Amino acid sequence: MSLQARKGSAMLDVRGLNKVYADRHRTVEAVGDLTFALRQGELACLVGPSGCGKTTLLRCVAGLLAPTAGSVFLDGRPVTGPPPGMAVVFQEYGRSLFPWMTVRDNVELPLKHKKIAKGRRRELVDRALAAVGLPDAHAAYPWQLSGGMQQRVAIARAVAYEPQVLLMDEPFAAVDAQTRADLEDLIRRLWRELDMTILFVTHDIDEAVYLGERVLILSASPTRVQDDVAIGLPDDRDQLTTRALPEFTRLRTHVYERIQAARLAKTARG
Ligand SMILES: Nc1ncnc2c1ncn2[C@@H]1O[C@H](COP(=O)(O)OP(=O)(O)OP(=O)(O)O)[C@@H](O)[C@H]1O
Repeated sequence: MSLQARKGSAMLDVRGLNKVYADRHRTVEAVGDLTFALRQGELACLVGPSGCGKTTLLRCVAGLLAPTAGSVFLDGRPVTGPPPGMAVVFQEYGRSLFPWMTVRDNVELPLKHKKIAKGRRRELVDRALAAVGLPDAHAAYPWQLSGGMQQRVAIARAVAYEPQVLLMDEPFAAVDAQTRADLEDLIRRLWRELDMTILFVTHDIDEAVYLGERVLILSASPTRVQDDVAIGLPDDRDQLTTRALPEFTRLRTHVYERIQAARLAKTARG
């Protein structure tokens, strides 16, 4: 199917997802009933109150955790385990890179699992490291790099894999504000250049509005989609001018109010 024809169809389709954690001592319904779809090439952010089930949802979407009910489809195919078309970037870059491997080996490892030929692997790794602004870091070890640089390596590893869908679970929560702003711009640039579909989970309302074309607001646990807000900001975003726009302020206020409403509803329910 041509890219144009696929633009309208769902790349990621989450239907009636439900996840209950149960053991002998307690039962927690983390994800209530979740349905949403992302078109090919869309960048959507997911925000919700603390503990509402964002990580659980992302792990189900990534095929790392089996849902109790419902289904996830990647490009029309059901997800029953980690699919080759998905890559995930986690918050804890320190634990996601192998310290005994160089940057190049870390980025290359998933490509070996994908059985990509050596020459092509080298090309993909070089291109990904250049894209994240680390063209000369291939021989370094992760522990020789700053936190922000390590997260760039984790992003390079995901991007080199050429995923159809990139899932990101609060990837910038552990870096300083300036690095975070740089990494946000990096994600928007890579998204536009590489035409990926991205689902980006964050606590940070400003970050969700700045990054997304859409912000999905989750209710408190057991979570469901409470709101789906279209972000009509200009495509060319800039940390200073975009965040100073009246429309940016309006959107962040709206998202904030909806999250507060979700939290209060939870408190009222007890
Ligand atoms: N392995 C598990 N076993 C039992 N309960 C769990 C497990 N993982 C998460 N939970 C529960 O599921 C609910 C949702 O947790 P989850 O980590 O998915 O939320 P979150 O929105 O990502 O949290 P945060 O905002 O703090 O990052 C919580 O009540 C949590 O205690």
